[in-house]
Amino acid sequence: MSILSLKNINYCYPLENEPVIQDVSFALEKGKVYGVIGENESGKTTLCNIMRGFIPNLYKGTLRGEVTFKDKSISEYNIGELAAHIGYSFQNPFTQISGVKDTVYEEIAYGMENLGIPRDKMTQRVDELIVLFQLEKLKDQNPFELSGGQKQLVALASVVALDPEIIILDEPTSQLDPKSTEDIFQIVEYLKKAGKTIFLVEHKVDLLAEYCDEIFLLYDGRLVMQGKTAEVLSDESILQYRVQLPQVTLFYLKLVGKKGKVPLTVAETFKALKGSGE
Ligand SMILES: Nc1ncnc2c1ncn2[C@@H]1O[C@H](COP(=O)(O)OP(=O)(O)OP(=O)(O)O)[C@@H](O)[C@H]1O
Repeated sequence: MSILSLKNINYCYPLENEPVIQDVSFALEKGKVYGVIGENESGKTTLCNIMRGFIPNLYKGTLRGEVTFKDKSISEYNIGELAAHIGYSFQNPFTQISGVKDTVYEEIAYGMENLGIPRDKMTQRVDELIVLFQLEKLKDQNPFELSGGQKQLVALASVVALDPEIIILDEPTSQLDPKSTEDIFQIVEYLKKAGKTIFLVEHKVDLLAEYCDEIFLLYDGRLVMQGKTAEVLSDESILQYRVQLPQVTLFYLKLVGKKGKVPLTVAETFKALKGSGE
């Protein structure tokens, strides 16, 4: 069942003549993880802003088409109300830190406070998130004194705290080291198991290959490819859109060619090569 859908979306920023999103349509199903790839400036962040209702509420310009959340146009929800349904972790975590809370612990609780969630429920939830995001050592620190990567984790924890049905993550690992990046993907897996729908903008295709159900490929504001992860990320034709295939997939295609099911992960490659006798 579709939880959020976009139909024939076109968008032009104010005072610009060229649309940056062109005729994009798709439907997200509950409980699935969608990986979104595309070269710089292909329109990924703009698309996130449209899905969250920031366009046209905060950014003006010309938006055509229809965004529907649970069978109702998102224009019928107010922007604050949508925050409880559609979480959005921004590409730059600095802009997400509230600036009014002195500790990481309070920062994570802040959104819940605004929604009027009872104190005991709020404390229990923050405690859980501190453990899930491994923020135990940072919980009493000022959010502004954290590194970029730590801010990114806190910003994401604050979004998850509101328990939204859809979570949009715009390059959530851009400032994280490899171990913390893996941790974020584990959290994505955990959120998927909890029934959340995840829209994950990310350049690291090796990890998308392991964790996503479907991949969307944007190029010049158009959705040029959309499908099951195994189909999109094994298709060499995506290289023309300036994105990569997983490293192991490239290796396999060079060694064996497009025979049988093309592997996307280390485990799949190992199995495929053992089977082929290479
Ligand atoms: N506020 C704005 N006003 C005018 N044009 C904008 C604005 N924000 C983005 N753009 C333009 O819209 C296009 C898409 O940008 P967007 O940030 O959505 O792409 P992206 O795929 O998220 O890029 P990146 O990977 O670099 O973050 C770009 O050409 C960009 O210059």
